[in-house]
Amino acid sequence: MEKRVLLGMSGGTDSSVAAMKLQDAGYEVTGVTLRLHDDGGRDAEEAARLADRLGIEHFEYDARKAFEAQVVRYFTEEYLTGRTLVPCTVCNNRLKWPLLARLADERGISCIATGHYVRKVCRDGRWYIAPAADADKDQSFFLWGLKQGILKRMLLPMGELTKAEARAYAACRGFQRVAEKKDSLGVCFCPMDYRAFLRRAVSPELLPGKGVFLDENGAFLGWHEGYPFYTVGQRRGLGIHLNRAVYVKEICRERNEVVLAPLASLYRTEMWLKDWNLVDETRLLGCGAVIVKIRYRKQANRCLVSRTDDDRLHVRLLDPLEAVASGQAAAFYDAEGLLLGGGIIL
Ligand SMILES: Nc1ncnc2c1ncn2[C@@H]1O[C@H](COP(=O)(O)OP(=O)(O)OP(=O)(O)O)[C@@H](O)[C@H]1O
Repeated sequence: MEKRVLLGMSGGTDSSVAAMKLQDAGYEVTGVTLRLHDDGGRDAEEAARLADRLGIEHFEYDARKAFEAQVVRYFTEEYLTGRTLVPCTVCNNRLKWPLLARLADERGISCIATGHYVRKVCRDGRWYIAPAADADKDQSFFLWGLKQGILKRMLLPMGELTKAEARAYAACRGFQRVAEKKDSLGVCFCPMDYRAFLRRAVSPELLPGKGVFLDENGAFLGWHEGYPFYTVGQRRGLGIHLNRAVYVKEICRERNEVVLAPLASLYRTEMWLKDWNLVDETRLLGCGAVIVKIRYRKQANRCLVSRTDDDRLHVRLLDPLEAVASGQAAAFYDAEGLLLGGGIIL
């Protein structure tokens, strides 16, 4: 078997340890750092230094235009239509993995890898993403859109490790800096706060200006800063003080209104998905024991999924779920934890 792999190297702990693990497994590793946004090229420098020490080939690829068009613009447009997007889902499924595959093809390399904390398994001839051994780090939620062509050539060296083990491994190999790197936080192009990013990235005339908070009966509660700065399910940072806990229930773009309500009003028993991708429909549609997640962490609800006449997925939530935000992703898992697919919430 040919043992060459193209590894996405971000300069962080995980992809650095992934490079070492792939080498241990006998692979000839080529590293690529995708320049996704303007970070001054620091990630690439870090990755190049590490590649040099490991004796592996490394190159940088400028993907800023594609990232801007497919991820950043999509992200801002979704917020401007009152929807909430998970950019990491879009980036992984539409940009990062397909681009790794293309760059590997151009170099005649058959395998592609990242430092994602996930595993993969084959069932009845099809590949599925499976959760990582480290449940706290599991990143399967972001990868539901990958097709078989990509899944079958993926190598996932971090899937069996915990983060603590990854750090210990780097330290033991003499890569102290790699071992001690901080975890990356949130979305890479706006790590702290998407609202500050929107203010920077969107020209002021496209932002709607102040609007009103209403209660569920349409009564005025106060003023807000414009609907794009709010997310369904949000409680903190509303800038309004009532004598009860309230959450964003609905966003009405046309009228620049944000409806606030108690948590109990945010529960939904069904939702619809577009742009879906399933590994094997027969293992999901109409099947019992399917779990749906709409958040990266700490949420798993039972559901029944069917296909509608207009080619959407209808998800009946057997356990009602709160804060279902339009534009976010939903990922399906079976009882064993295998990722069956997912889609974008309408
Ligand atoms: N700019 C990039 N260029 C190439 N590959 C990347 C880049 N950013 C992320 N990746 C790949 O995707 C994986 C997951 O990235 P993500 O940012 O979600 O995780 P992370 O935990 O910060 O990873 P790391 O510790 O390797 O930075 C990384 O381990 C890496 O293999």
